[in-house]
Amino acid sequence: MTPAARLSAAIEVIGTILSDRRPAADVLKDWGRSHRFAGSGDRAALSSLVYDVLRRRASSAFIMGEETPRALALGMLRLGRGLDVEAVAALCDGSRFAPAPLSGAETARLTSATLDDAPAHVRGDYPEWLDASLAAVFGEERAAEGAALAERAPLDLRVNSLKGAVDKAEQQLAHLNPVPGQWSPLALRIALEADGKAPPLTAEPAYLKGLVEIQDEGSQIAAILAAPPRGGQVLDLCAGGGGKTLELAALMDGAGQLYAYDDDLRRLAPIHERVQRAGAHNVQVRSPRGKADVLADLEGRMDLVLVDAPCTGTGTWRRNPDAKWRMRPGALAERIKEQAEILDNAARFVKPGGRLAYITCSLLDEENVAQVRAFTGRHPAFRALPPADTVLALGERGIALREAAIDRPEGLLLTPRRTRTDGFFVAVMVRAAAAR
Ligand SMILES: C[S@@+](CC[C@H](N)C(=O)[O-])C[C@H]1O[C@@H](n2cnc3c(N)ncnc32)[C@H](O)[C@@H]1O
Repeated sequence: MTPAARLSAAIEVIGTILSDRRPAADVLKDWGRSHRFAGSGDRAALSSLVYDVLRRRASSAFIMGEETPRALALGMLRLGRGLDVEAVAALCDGSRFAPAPLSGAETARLTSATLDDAPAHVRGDYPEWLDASLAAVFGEERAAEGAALAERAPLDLRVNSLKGAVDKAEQQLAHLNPVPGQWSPLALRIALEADGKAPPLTAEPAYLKGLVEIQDEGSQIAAILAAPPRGGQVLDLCAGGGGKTLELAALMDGAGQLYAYDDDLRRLAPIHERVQRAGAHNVQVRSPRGKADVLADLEGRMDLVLVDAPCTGTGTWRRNPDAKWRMRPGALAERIKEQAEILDNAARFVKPGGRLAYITCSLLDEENVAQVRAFTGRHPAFRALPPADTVLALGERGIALREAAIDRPEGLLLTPRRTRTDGFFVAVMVRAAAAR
């Protein structure tokens, strides 16, 4: 397919996403099935165009003065890909399979429209209903934070220290030009190709042998700040597919006992194979079994309980731009309720003097600071550790991290704009030691 034909296809796919209100991934999959002639390069380029349009949906509509699929695509080429009006016109030449030529109005807008007078939610490309929540966290910087969330995310790897050192992984992946992470001593970052495509990392021997995992640097930092004690007893209560479980196991040097649980059996399923691949021998997976309390024997025994809570995922919009427009106020309310329930459940496993780490990939105070305050209000035996203490788990880098991030008494907030990671909130609470 020519670049112009790919653009036409992107306009068509965006049209279906908007009219049918369907997830972008599903619509792209359907398009692939009904256009068998398209090769993998075409499909990758198409999906990159579509996701880039979704990243900048509000700002593209603003500069083009309308929200048609075509306007969104043209606006994105200008704002997201930096094409000038001549370059856009060259793609829209009206030839077979190409979009129709630019109208006079489109040419004028692509030439001179700006975002100068746009409201924050447009400059920041996020849903208007979230403006008050984001203003509460970022104030006047909310548009800039939103704009950073509209960029593409790099590919971050975590080196599995159970299998080898960072320099070994760097050597094995030298052809991908990995760069050490800014904060996590375990991180390697790989830049995406110009069209947003990531290299096929999961086919690399280093990945197949468990030397590296795909994990955003913010997620890596969250587990490091939780500081799992080597030789200790740790419960990963919302383990999902095990991203943080594997890191905790490595941070514990394979010593002590790490229990991994998730109340969704299907989400937990990949963990078994991943634990094998990573060589994490101290992990014991506890699968839910109906109404049975499969964690009852862990009550009051854990040095650390990690709650990587279900959340709105507002901090990961770079990776899932479709999600920001699909999110609804009802979903936020539901997540807030779940988080409080999970925290209350987590408390029972923490031994006196033990710690409870609460992590979200959300930017919203409602899910972060307010949850910690409400929890410590309900459970006076717990108090939040100041981030000045928790960042020490990262040594010198921790001090710089705290300066870059948003530092609140309840926890630390990382954002793409501030720390060049996904958005993550990390709070560590300690349970008072038992009275003598
Ligand atoms: C953010 S995801 C976890 C991601 C995972 N820790 C990782 O690093 O790959 C949140 C998880 O919480 C789980 N969850 C939701 N409600 C739960 C509950 N009441 N108890 C335990 N897990 C729950 C979800 O199934 C989901 O897998």
